[in-house]
Amino acid sequence: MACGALKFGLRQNLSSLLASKHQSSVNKSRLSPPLRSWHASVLKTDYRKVVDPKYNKGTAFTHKERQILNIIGLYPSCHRTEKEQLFAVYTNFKAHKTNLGRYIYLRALRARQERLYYSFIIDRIEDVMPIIYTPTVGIVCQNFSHIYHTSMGLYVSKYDKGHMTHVLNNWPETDIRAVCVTDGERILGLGDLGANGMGISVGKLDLYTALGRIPPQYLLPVVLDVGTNNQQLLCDPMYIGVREERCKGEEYDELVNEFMQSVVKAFGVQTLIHFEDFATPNAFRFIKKYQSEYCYINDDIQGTASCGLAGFLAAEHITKKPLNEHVIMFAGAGSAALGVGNLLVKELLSRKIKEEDAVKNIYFIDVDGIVTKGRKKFVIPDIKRFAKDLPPEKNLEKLVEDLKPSILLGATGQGGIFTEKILRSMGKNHKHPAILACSNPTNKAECTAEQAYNFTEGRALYASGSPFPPVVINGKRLTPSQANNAFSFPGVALGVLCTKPHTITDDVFLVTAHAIAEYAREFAPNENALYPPVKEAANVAFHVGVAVAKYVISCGAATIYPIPKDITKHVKDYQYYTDLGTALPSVWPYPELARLPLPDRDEEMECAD
Ligand SMILES: NC(=O)c1ccc[n+]([C@@H]2O[C@H](COP(=O)([O-])OP(=O)(O)OC[C@H]3O[C@@H](n4cnc5c(N)ncnc54)[C@H](O)[C@@H]3O)[C@@H](O)[C@H]2O)c1
Ligand SMILES: O=C(O)C[C@H](O)C(=O)O
Ligand SMILES: [Mg+2]
Repeated sequence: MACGALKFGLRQNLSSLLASKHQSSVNKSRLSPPLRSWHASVLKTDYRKVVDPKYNKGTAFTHKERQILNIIGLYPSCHRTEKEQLFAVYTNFKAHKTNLGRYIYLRALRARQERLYYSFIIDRIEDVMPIIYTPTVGIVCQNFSHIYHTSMGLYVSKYDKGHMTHVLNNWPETDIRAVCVTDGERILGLGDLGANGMGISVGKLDLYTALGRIPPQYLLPVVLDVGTNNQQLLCDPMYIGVREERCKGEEYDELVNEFMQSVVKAFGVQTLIHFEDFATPNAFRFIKKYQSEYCYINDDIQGTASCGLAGFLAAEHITKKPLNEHVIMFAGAGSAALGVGNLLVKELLSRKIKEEDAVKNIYFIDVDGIVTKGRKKFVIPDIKRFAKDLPPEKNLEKLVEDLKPSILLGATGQGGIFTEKILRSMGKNHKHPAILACSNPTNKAECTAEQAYNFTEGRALYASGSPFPPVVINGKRLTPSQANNAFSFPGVALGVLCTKPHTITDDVFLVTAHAIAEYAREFAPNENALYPPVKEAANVAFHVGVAVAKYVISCGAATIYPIPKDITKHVKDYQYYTDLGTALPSVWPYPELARLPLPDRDEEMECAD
């Protein structure tokens, strides 16, 4: 009933929006026949350009443009402005009742009309981010082979060993400036999804454009397909990837190495190479191996680190208690948690706090319990600095009760492990306990927003990796924040692409953390919010982009000449605008329309004869 009314409302709005224009455009089209004899050779190629998603304007082609491009009849006779098109897209988007249906609809739009697609996600980021990104992208990856209909990115497989450069050069765009690659081994908290991980590379790069406003033609999503150990996929006749067990050891490392070298050969040394959702031991190994040789980031470690630290800086600001006086507990000791922990120590060291004091109040708990000095084996050697002289203990509830953390960050991929007892204990011991349930997608969150607020009488400073709706407690509406690296990587990429450093240091992520926290404090102040709202995410990315660009330039790592005097303007000028009217001449998609003088009315009638 409500849904029907909504639909009716939308339709009514749309029709009144279109009514007057539509009428005049129909009348005009009757008066102006096609320009049959006009520049026939140009016209032949135009149709291919018109259906190229990069150029296609669909019903936004004016009648005059349709005449010149000889495409009258290929679209219905109405003319829609971009605003009207966006409205129509929104109506269609809402008409799909499942999130997977909405995703598929948006992919089809992207394959038809790229600018309209990006305009839409920019315009409706709060509605669309949960579809093209977590949580829906998780379902997308789980079903990717079944919904596959177009490549969406480049698949480089183990069979391409020895000629990966050639494969990369097969991508139709030549000016590639950033590559997001996954080998699909740890997709969100969903495990090994093999080549189905393409959805993640695509989703991350979509946010480069939607939030960082980085032109999409510079971006290349990649799956490095080295096989999968997911038995369900190996048995699935529709699986799109290499149907073999994962390569490992030397063979795997050689493939990754060849991939890195091939990117540089194909696209240049300053190509940003973004690693996403690699399994944790590999992720840490590759940072060590590639960080000082390539323009390289690992988002799950470094992007998450800056986002996590930004949340901690906000907690410090809200609780008015210095970070080193907080007791900070990490549940999980993988890419995400350890990344945040290491950057937190870097932050504390920068405040002239000694290493032993910096790590004193930071506890790590993994699947085997609290990380202690007595451990025989450390899965990731970096974790050793946090090991404590304590007896082994596996019970998280007991650890929280005994150690009384004021900040608790979960990145375990284990939904619901922050139990009522844990949350009540946090609420009992602290006025404003910070609780970050970072695991994705939604069903992997360590606790929901509702649980965190309910069991702390609404006092928790809560944030989660995937979005949760607002909660009403005692008549007060509490809006949870999203603690997701989407607040960092689009801005980092923007700052990096604008300044072209050869390598990216950890300091860039410290700068990023401060830029996010600063944005939250100064431009989106909200009493108890650890992060700015998602609707501000593009502004956050710009703020981060400018901060990163300034930092890269200030430390002499930029390789652009001349060094811009106005860095903010320099970053802004780099960005992508979907409004064709304001597009730069170099990206104006219909040079014919600019080159050929539009015929005046008499000439037009003459040509038509
Ligand atoms: N919000 C974000 O921006 C963001 C960023 C990166 C990762 N993540 C999410 O974080 C999760 C973990 O990612 P990762 O790359 O660190 O994975 P990972 O596999 O490297 O780490 C998981 C860690 O959790 C530990 N663990 C498992 N069960 C546990 C339990 N019951 N109690 C305590 N510890 C337990 C494991 O021992 C391991 O240390 C995933 O769900 C991922 O989607 C979120
Ligand atoms: O993809 C996300 O939403 C965040 C993060 O990179 C993850 O792996 O969970
Ligand atoms: Mg990730």
